[in-house]
Amino acid sequence: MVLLFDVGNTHTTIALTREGKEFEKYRISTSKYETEDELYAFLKSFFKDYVENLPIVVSSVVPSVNVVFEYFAQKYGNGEVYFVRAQDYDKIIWNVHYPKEIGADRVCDVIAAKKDYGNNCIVIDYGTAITIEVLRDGVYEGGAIMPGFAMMVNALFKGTAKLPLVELKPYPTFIGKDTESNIQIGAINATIGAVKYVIEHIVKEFREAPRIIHTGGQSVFVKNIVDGIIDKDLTLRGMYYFYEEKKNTARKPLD
Ligand SMILES: Nc1ncnc2c1ncn2[C@@H]1O[C@H](COP(=O)(O)OP(=O)(O)O)[C@@H](O)[C@H]1O
Ligand SMILES: CC(C)(COP(=O)(O)O)[C@@H](O)C(=O)NCCC(=O)O
Ligand SMILES: [K+]
Repeated sequence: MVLLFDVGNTHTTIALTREGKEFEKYRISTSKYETEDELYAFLKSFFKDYVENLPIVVSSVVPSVNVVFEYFAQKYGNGEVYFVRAQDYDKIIWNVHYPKEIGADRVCDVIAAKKDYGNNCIVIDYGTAITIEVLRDGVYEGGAIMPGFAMMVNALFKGTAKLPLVELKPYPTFIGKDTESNIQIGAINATIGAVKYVIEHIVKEFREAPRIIHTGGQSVFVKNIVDGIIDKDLTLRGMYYFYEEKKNTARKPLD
């Protein structure tokens, strides 16, 4: 059994898995824990199974909480903590200027896409930010980062006197008749359009048609709107594959 912690800027997904196929998972706000004991309290309230003395894998794009997992591994784990980093995964060529810069969530998405969908994929992950990954002939070529749907709505709310925060959902038509629908069209429909635009241009760089995979907390927004498949557990599987590659090479926490 392995404990996975997918730490995003909005949510941390905690998952227990045996072989990286099935995941018992829970989602908490990343802002809700600052110590290993607080984190452990969440796990004890969620999992019925024994979650102590396990190796832990962390995909974190929030450096300030990384130390919590070091302490967690020491106090509640088996002492093994694996932080996902591109530079530690040499089964993929990271053909970008600075592989160390790539967000761990993006690394996980690429690892899982290659293993589960092949060498030619475009992965879009809809979270706080929307990330786009390009895997061509088995090589990671880079991608794009866009504001997420909530960030777009928040920007209008924070940047204006009168615009409200609206419910995050695409609007069924494209001519809004009230402020809420105007914002949903401009912040959500238009962001989906931007994703489609970037994908169109990336596809032209491929010789053969790439697989298109959508993942992340808000991937449901593009269902039946953008070509491709929705795979909600892609990041978690990427974390597990990273662990399979690196297990038994963990350094002791706080070394
Ligand atoms: N069970 C859920 N509870 C709350 N929000 C959810 C849930 N499932 C998906 N979401 C959506 O996922 C978003 C967070 O997506 P996520 O990919 O976890 O972001 P990040 O990785 O940037 O933290 C939330 O803002 C919400 O819109
Ligand atoms: C782009 C991201 C903020 C997305 O994170 P998330 O939306 O999951 O919170 C994250 O992948 C990140 O911090 N990346 C580092 C910069 C880069 O990947 O080039
Ligand atoms: K993400």
